[in-house]
Amino acid sequence: MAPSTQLKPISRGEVEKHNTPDDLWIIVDTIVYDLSKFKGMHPGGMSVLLDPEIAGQDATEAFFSLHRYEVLEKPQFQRLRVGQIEGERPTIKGRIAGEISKVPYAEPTWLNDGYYSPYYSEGHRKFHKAVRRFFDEVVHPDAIEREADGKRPSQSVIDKMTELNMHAMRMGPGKHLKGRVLMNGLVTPEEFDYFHELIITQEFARSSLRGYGDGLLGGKVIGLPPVLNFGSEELKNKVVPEVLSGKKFICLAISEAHAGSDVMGLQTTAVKSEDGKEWIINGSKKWITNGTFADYFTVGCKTEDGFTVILVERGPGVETKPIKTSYSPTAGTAYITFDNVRVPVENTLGEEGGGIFVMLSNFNHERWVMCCASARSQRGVVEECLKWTTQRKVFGKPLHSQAVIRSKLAAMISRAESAQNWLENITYQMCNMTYKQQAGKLAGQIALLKSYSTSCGQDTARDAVQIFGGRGITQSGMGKFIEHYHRTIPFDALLGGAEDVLADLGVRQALRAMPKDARL
Ligand code: HEM
Repeated sequence: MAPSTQLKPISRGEVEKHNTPDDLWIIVDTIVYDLSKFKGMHPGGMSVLLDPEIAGQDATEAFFSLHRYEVLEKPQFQRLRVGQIEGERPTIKGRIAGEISKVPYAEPTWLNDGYYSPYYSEGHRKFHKAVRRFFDEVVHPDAIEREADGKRPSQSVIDKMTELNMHAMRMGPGKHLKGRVLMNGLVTPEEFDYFHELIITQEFARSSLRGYGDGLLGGKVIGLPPVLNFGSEELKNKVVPEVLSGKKFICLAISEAHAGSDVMGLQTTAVKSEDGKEWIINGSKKWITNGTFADYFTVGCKTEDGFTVILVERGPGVETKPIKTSYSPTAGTAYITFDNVRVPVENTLGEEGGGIFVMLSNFNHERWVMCCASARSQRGVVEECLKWTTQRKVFGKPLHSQAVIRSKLAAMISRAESAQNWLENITYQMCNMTYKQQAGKLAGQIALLKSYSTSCGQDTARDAVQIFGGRGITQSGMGKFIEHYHRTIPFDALLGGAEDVLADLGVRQALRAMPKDARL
């Protein structure tokens, strides 16, 4: 809110005199608002404002049980301010860009004063501070607008991320960072580790909304690794700089209406041309994140030798259509058709027929990224619920005076904490293992964590709706983040592998590692 010192000092006695329909003042958090003209436009109606306990009175408590803080920050409502109670200052705060929340459990432990963590260095802390400010100030406002209007994330945001080399950092540690200045030099490419990447992903999840979160180049996070790890030098030299500079967009096109997790059931075909120089691709893909605006498609195809991954550039024969899902079109979710699309054989990623290996090598990192986001976004729900149950009064007491509500809070806090702590343990292992070791030792753990974390998220979404009541299913007002989370949590639970499939994968990996001589 603008500095209150500019406002005229007014006594409470003076405010009390303005209590009629044509001359209507109220106080919210020491600021005096003149609602005489606004009352007819008030979305909550006129009568509530004319109540003798509201008109000319301090309406702070009533206000905060019905409105989010950001209502007061909107310019059209700031213009209603006529003064400030003399000798008093506002005490209530909304979300302040870049700040650490003081609400218990609203932040992972390592960010809270007086707590310790073995995983994060001073460097990580400085990095976190800069990343939070960036996401709060640059990404958050765009997320709100684009989630609502459904347009793809603004190029200005993508360009600002490029300046910090954020697109490259979101691909994790590795050779692609070499020679780049990261976050204005806060971390060197050699120092950059999975905890830096975790910080980026979690801050992104905290500041963003679900459809926008995928729209802001989620397709690149899963679609570029096959190019980075399996593309020819020539292909990499062309595609990687275009994508990491945010000038071109890439997506991963595997799933089809015919087959999802069952990659061997895919029906898109790639057949060699007579001269053997080109692939000719035919088929369709469904639910492809960023597909509507992608320039490149990392496509899983059925070939003579089995399953092959091929990079396709948008051109003749490639058509993309938006699919309406329960989150915003800003994600660019597409149905894609390939009609006799000709692609140079040099665009093959990995071995012909070796597509499964290309995909499997992608899964661990992709799922770990999803775990980071899932653990962070459910923590946001915990914060919303702790605030709401404190400010909402029922039978004259805060909502959290009900034991049943506290029991729900206990469950959601425990879920958020356990998901984060398991995640940090796995991340530490990743920092100390080669990519190959990770594939062997962590595939099962990551699959189990993803399954666990999103099922925690689904339980927390359900509990939060119960706590918020009707507001939890309303897209504006107090419960808007709960409604959004509850509507979009199934995306977390499906993308990168459905919960049951991943849980089973985790157990099968464990059973494979059972010592032959183990007995009760
Ligand atoms: C500065 C003064 C006020 C402004 C600018 C304001 C603005 C708004 C806005 C924008 C909404 C739509 C819901 C939202 O977006 O959150 C709303 C709803 C509402 N307002 Fe106010 N309001 C003010 C004061 C009050 C006061 C003092 C009361 C009295 C109790 C009140 C009662 C309500 C009610 C009952 C609703 C409907 C809530 C719902 O649908 O859940 N408002 N107000």
